[in-house]
Amino acid sequence: MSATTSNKKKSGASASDPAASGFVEIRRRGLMLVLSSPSGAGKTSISRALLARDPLLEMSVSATTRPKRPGEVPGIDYLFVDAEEFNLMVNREEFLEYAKVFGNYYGTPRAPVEAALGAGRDVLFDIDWQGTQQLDARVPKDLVTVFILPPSTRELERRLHTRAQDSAEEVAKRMAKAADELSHWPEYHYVLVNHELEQTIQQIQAILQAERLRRERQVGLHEFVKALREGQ
Ligand SMILES: Nc1nc2c(ncn2[C@@H]2O[C@H](COP(=O)(O)OP(=O)(O)O)[C@@H](O)[C@H]2O)c(=O)[nH]1
Ligand SMILES: Nc1ncnc2c1ncn2[C@@H]1O[C@H](COP(=O)(O)OP(=O)(O)O)[C@@H](O)[C@H]1O
Repeated sequence: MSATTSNKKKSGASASDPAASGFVEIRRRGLMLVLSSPSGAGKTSISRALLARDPLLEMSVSATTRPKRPGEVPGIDYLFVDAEEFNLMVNREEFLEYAKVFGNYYGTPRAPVEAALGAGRDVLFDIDWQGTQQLDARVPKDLVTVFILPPSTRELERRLHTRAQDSAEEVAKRMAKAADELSHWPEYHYVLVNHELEQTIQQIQAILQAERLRRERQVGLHEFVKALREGQ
């Protein structure tokens, strides 16, 4: 957990070592920031920028049975596994959630998420509505969900084509699913239209900044205020 602020419990304590000197610290539990959208709306681009700008944020790397795209790095973009390995991971209950999307399986490994949250780091998820529903049922308090809309259907299709990493057939499959995906927007805390990438990134940074300050995420607040009220 990361300390955000502290006050002094005993007089004469050193400011350089709050824990040893009896400072009351406010720590923060990490949060889970979920981005969902129809394929091609911009989740990957947004995620990369957020991670590059925010040292407290780390990516949840999903396991998938989907074939690797050109340029994707195993272990960074996805853990690429076959169906047999994926099933083993399901049976060993290694996933926080998993779902079938576009004919392939995708799942969120549990262990790295739990380690990050406990250490006060935030975790970013690029997962679909099915995964978001599962997380909402299991860990609602830690969850902040953002749905990204494309400016138009035509622009969505243009982005899928300009990404140029899927076959025409794959692009058609993703466009056919877009209307379905879009219907889930009311299930999310925040909804943004990704017109201009930089503006969208800044909007999500603002969400993150505010959500980090939520009272429920600040551990030790009660003791901190008690110390203040006692004049410390
Ligand atoms: N439920 C769930 N969905 C995931 C996971 N990882 C990725 N997805 C979703 O699977 C869909 C397809 O992802 P991908 O194959 O990378 O294609 P892209 O969205 O077109 O770049 C997207 O909607 C992702 O958000 C996961 O671990 N769980
Ligand atoms: N705001 C934007 N304006 C124009 N192009 C964008 C914008 N956001 C993303 N893109 C482009 O659209 C394509 C799809 O984006 P990507 O991040 O891969 O989407 P997703 O992960 O949601 O499938 C990429 O070529 C990306 O560079």
